[in-house]
Amino acid sequence: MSAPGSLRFSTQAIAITAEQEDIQASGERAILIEAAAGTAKTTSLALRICEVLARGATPRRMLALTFTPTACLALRRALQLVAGDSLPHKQVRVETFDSYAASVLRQMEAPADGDDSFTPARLLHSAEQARPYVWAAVDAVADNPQERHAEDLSLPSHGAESYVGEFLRRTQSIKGRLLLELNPPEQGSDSPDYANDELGLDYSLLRVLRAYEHLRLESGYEQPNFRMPLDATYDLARLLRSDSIGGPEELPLGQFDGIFVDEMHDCNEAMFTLLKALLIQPKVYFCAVGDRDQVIHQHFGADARFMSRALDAELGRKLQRLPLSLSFRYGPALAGWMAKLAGKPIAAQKLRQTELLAIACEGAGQPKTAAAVVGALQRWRGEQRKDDVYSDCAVLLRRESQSVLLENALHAQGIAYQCMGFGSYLRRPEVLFVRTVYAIASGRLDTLGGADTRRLIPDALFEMTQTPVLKADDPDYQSAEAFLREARAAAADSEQVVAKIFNQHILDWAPAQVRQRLQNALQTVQAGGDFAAFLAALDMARFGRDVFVEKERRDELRRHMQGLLAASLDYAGVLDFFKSLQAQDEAQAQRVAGRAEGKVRSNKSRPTITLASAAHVKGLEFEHVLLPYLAQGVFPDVEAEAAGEKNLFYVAATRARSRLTLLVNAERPSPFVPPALIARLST
Ligand SMILES: Nc1ncnc2c1ncn2[C@@H]1O[C@H](COP(=O)(O)OP(=O)(O)OP(=O)(O)O)[C@@H](O)[C@H]1O
Repeated sequence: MSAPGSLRFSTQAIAITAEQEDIQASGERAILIEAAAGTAKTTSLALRICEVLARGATPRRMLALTFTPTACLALRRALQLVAGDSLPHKQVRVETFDSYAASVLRQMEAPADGDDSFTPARLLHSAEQARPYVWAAVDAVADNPQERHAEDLSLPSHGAESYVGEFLRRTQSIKGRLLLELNPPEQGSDSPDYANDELGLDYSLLRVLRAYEHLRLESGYEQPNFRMPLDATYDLARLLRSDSIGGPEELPLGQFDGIFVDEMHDCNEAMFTLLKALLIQPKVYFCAVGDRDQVIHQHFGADARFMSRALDAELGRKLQRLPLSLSFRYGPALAGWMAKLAGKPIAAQKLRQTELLAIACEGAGQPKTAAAVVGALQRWRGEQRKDDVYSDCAVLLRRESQSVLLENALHAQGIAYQCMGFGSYLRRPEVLFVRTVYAIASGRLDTLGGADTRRLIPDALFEMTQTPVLKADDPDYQSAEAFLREARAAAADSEQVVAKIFNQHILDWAPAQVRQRLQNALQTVQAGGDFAAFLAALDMARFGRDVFVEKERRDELRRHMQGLLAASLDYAGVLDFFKSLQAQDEAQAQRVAGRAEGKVRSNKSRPTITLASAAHVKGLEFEHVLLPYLAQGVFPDVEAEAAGEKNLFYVAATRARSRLTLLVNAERPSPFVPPALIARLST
């Protein structure tokens, strides 16, 4: 491009700064911007994309890559903000690395004309779906007569509780780092020494991983049996590293004139391998932005090395490094605190102010955190004096399960909320399951929820009870999916269908010990037992162990049950609570129907608060951010790696524009909260 001062693209939306102009107009082909949160990295990347477009680039030959769908959303919003309808920016491909990799692999996997035997890779979305493959891999290792180090193997006994979750978690990082591909042993020479010394891995884990990958890729990279999220990135990176291809040109990677990366700090070795292949043509424009203090995906192998000086050598390009010095999002007080936390200079626009409030919770005479959150939101609403204020508020959580009591409190006050990055606990399968069984046991089908909730119930019933969806020889349905599709639609239409599925299908075909517990629970209610007795008869902890493979997920189930019990105390009983949820469903359905018929003037939905895990809002911002449960041991989480926790807190706090409210456990405050704020704690 040409020298600064000769911009082809200009925006009316913001007055761009000299630093932004330098980025937009730079004559260099490869640029890297490392700057703090809120300093306009994404906006400046959007300006650069628009400048390249304004100079005549074909939008479809521009590819912008990120790690998460939220980061894609943030970049799309920034493009829309700066360009509006003045450029065809919607045709620019904005994708996650994984969806881009999947699209390349799909082209390679497409069947030859007339090949009827082709079955596309099964896409797995949860650890539960991967469970049979993991155990098959363990069996394959145990039964391998050619194993040369059998005495060094320590394999889990079949069904061992935490094995599958732990295996999948650890292998994500091995794959993200391409650990096996970067340190390949001689063919067939896996050994305990190689595993320990070269890879830093346990030998048994290495052997099971090899067996699992063999199951996944039996017929070669081109025809995998199944893929988990991020496996597409891994498979494509592995292919690019292998000797089986002469070079990246042999793969259908696409022809691009511009490659742009937002949140470069999330890059891992597998993503970097793709990036390098895309940048093989020296003429391709490249611009990447990131902030190494926002690395929160270490468990996928994210590596700040890809932001460092070493990147030039690794890419074989001289990168121009350009600064962005001031936060546009938050003011000097928050910038000062974040600078101390991150240990680097962070400055902010002087005119911008972000109010820092700290509220004491959970101690004697202090409110519970959930009540304090509701109070802080209501106060904000009172101060703003306009209707739509809640849509710009976000409550950011260290972990999703913290939503339970907050959801109860918001629901009780009639404050609408939306969950981002996770589903409301009230729609999780275990909650829908107990709600359904309790409604049936009590003869109160009217508490099952509106059509949208009832549509989810058949899947929840089958998943939780591990009941086969089809009898092997059922002539009416071609597949379990076809049956479920029909069941969902019928359940949405009528609550009687839900009862029928439960009585005629689940109670008949569930595994014997599940049927027994269901019968116990039904009898408990018929004998006058309350909701707590009903849950005890069901033995929900056992459902957790049988259904979910990750410890975290089982703990979550326990908290969800506690949440239901707590909510039931605020109402005359849990059925009243369920009934109130039903009323909310119906009100929402009416609003949607009213909008469809044009009866509601605004096309905005009812303003809702965003409830999100902090990790899911990276790249976004809100006028008012609330951070609850700031307690020692909770945030930072004692079991998590310290640097990742600090980065996560930095990400969460820097989402705020006008106000950041901290809900602090006054007796055990989080060490992230500075002493000056603790001294000013209010109730
Ligand atoms: N020149 C400008 N004038 C005013 N506001 C601006 C300008 N440039 C960007 N902004 C605004 O600053 C805010 C932060 O920008 P942006 O989201 O691009 O920051 P970021 O560095 O990508 O943040 P993060 O690291 O948190 O993802 C946004 O509201 C954006 O619209």
